[in-house]
Amino acid sequence: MLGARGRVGVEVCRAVEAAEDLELVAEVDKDDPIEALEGAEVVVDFTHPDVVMDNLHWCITHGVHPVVGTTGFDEARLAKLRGWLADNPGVNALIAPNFGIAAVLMMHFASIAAPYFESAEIVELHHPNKADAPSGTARRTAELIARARREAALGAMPDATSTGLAGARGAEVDGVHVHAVRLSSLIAHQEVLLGGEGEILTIRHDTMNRASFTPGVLLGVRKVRETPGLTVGLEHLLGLG
Ligand SMILES: NC(=O)C1=CN([C@@H]2O[C@H](COP(=O)(O)OP(=O)(O)OC[C@H]3O[C@@H](n4cnc5c(N)ncnc54)[C@H](OP(=O)(O)O)[C@@H]3O)[C@@H](O)[C@H]2O)C=CC1
Ligand SMILES: O=C(O)C1=N[C@H](C(=O)O)C[C@H](O)C1
Repeated sequence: MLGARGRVGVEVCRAVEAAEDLELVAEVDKDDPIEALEGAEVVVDFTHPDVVMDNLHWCITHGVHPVVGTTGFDEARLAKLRGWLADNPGVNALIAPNFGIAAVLMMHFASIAAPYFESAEIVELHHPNKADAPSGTARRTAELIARARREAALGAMPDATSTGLAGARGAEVDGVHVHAVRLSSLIAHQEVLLGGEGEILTIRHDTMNRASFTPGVLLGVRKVRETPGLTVGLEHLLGLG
């Protein structure tokens, strides 16, 4: 486990130790030697967007399959990762912006609904210690909504805004506006708002504790060795991809 003393890392270590078919080889956190992971078949990474690429390079060049929850992946990073995997055949990688099963379903439902509404916006709400904004989940949801809209040949969303304060309309991801709230007491939450003719559909997901990520992580750990190449999104292991 990389990021073993982090908020999610401690939960993953607990879940692996409780699983009869898995063995926790090493718990590595900041400033611990990564070589402690040698001999592991799979490495789970919940660290920080600034360090995850170095971690992945170590894993892939040492023949270890990474299962990654850390956020911060864009197309450039994914392309680099695909190159490393091509140079190291037999090593696979799973990257999931969200390991919560309900969160994966929320994203899936949003992409199914998107073609039926002229407007779509995302509000993500997280604890104030979160490293990145917007969240990986929000970015991924926006990409899925944008893809569904393109496939349905929908045009731009209605928005007549021409003046105002910078940032008031949030960040744009693939043409979808994303608003990030950081508030004490929150964990991880998201609302997808879909607006049509006299109707609004809201799809909401709430993370109530960080143990909620562990069933998805363990599924990834069990499946990554037999899932060739790079897989982005837990939905592919749930038959939804
Ligand atoms: N995909 C998913 O389902 C989820 C993804 N996440 C993502 O996972 C990441 C971690 O989240 P969270 O657990 O809340 O963060 P935390 O900051 O609580 O945990 C990260 C841990 O990694 C440690 N760390 C930093 N650098 C290294 C390194 N080079 N090697 C090993 N360990 C290191 C940190 O140490 P230190 O504190 O000393 O810097 C810390 O203990 C974030 O990107 C977050 O967005 C979170 C929840 C679910
Ligand atoms: O940092 C977090 O806490 C979370 N990060 C992931 C993200 O950025 O989407 C998943 C979840 O939202 C919790």
